[in-house]
Amino acid sequence: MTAPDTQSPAPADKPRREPMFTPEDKANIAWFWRGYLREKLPWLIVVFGMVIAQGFVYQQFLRLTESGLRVIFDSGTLRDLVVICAAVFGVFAFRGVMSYLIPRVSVWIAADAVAKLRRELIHHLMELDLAFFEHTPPAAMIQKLVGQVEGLGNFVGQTTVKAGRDIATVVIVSIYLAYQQPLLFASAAIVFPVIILTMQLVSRKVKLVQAQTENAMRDYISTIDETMSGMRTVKIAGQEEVEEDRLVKSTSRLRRLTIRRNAAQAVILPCIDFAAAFVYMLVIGGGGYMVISPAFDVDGAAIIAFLIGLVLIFDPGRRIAQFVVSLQGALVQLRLVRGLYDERAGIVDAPDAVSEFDTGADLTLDNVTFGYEPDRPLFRDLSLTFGGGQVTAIVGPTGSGKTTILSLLGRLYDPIGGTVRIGDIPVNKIRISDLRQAFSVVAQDIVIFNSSILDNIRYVNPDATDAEVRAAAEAAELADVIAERGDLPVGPKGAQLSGGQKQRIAIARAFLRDAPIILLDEATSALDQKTEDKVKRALGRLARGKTTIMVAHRLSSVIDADRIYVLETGALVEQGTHAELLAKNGLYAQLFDSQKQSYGN
Ligand SMILES: Nc1ncnc2c1ncn2[C@@H]1O[C@H](COP(=O)(O)OP(=O)(O)OP(=O)(O)O)[C@@H](O)[C@H]1O
Repeated sequence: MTAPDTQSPAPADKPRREPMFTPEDKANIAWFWRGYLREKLPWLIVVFGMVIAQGFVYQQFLRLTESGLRVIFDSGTLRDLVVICAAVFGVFAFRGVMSYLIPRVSVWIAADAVAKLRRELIHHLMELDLAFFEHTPPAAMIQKLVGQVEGLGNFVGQTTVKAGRDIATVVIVSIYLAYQQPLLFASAAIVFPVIILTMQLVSRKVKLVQAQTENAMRDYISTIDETMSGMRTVKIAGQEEVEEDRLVKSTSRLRRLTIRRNAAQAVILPCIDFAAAFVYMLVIGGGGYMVISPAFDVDGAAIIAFLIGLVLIFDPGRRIAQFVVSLQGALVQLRLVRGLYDERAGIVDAPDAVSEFDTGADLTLDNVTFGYEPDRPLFRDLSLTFGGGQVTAIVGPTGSGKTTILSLLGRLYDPIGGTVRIGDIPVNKIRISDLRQAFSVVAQDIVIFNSSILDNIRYVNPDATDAEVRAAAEAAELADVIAERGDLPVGPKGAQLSGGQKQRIAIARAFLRDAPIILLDEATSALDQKTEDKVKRALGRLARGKTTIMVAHRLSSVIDADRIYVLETGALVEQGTHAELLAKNGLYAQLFDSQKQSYGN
């Protein structure tokens, strides 16, 4: 039942020597390409074409500059100069138009890819088992769906495209320069290995720090989430300083990592600048010598144009180097996002699952063995039957496994051994959606959304009419509260409601859903006696002719049940009607007596 712990440090937390692109990185890039970009191939080709065209602008500029210099030095005509100036303006105007079109198309492609990725991640999340969510902090999901996916989108739509333009410029201008001045270009090229080596070293470091930053960010969001949702406890317990301290520590960790990342990246630009200085020196010295020396047929205009070409290369070269480094960060994000697909749902429809089953039949646990941790079973060979159309209660000390039984019936978990059945059909042979459709559940953990009470009730049956929703609210004794609050939202997680009001919303949902099997887990525990009596009468009407299973601590709630099961640490210790169990004078009778004394029942 354990889902992999996504809190554990990512493998990249450990320093490791790896190439700039590991096989995993390559597989992840291929996955992203196949799933989210390939379908836009025609548009990507358009972007690619525009990027290449932009790259040619600088090459044309160089050619025109060289010609312009010759016009000036070799006293050409004014007309020649005007033509060259107009051509220079033309090529840069073209570059400007491309600069508008390329991001328009590329951001659209990336936004589509991000939206598709988000849709698929959300769909995948919804399919995962409850156990996964019990082991994964919401912050990890928020971070994936919000930050990491967005980061990937920006990287693909903007950073990569800009880098594509820069790469095209560098390659095209380099080829042009190499063609024009092979000797000078070959001598300048000796700096390339140094730049590549530096980038490799920096990339490794950046990848490592990025993985740690993602973990730190997840912890930071987690801390905010815990603090904000537990603010009532924080205030009452006077723990504001402790929480502030926790948050500040998280931000300090992020700050340290940001500085470390920047320190690693900071080496790149000086390295390129040194390389540039070396190459400029070489070209001015070597190129100057070539102009002066009669041994070479090179003029000043050619050397100046070559120098300008180098300037044109080094600027995008700096940006490409930064791109390669930020690519490492994006690869970490890609790995983390894709990692969600490694999580697989265990509770899925069987290939031969049926939709039809007798919802009024007995529900049975047959020799069920189950534990949240497989090596620590809570139930061993537990057998229980809940009569169809009858009311069955499960009682017992806290932690004895009462709620877990309800979860097994609704197939929120699968047993390790034994079978859970409805009639003759094992629940794992029924389509999950049809199975769960058969249940109305009033659980202990009630999910309330920040909308009106009526909308909260409608959540279980969005197609219900207003009259039906109001009737459910009335049955759950909520009419007064609705009259008072109107359509006001109830605050995040229902923060503006009392515990009893939230519980009545859950009960109203059960009324509205009106399913054939009713599971009540401490359904009325937060209600005062008078309201509880009224709600119970309404629940009694709702339950008529339906299978009802109720979990209750207050034993006065279960005395009318057709059958009562008494559990203790996962084992069935007694069963019978209220009268039979009192007569047995066992655990139930003891619990009942002690409650009678404390409640005066
Ligand atoms: N999601 C979970 N993951 C791991 N252990 C769990 C989980 N839910 C419950 N447990 C453990 O399983 C045992 C049975 O829990 P369960 O909620 O079924 O008891 P219960 O009888 O309903 O308790 P209570 O009366 O307090 O509601 C407890 O020891 C509990 O700590």
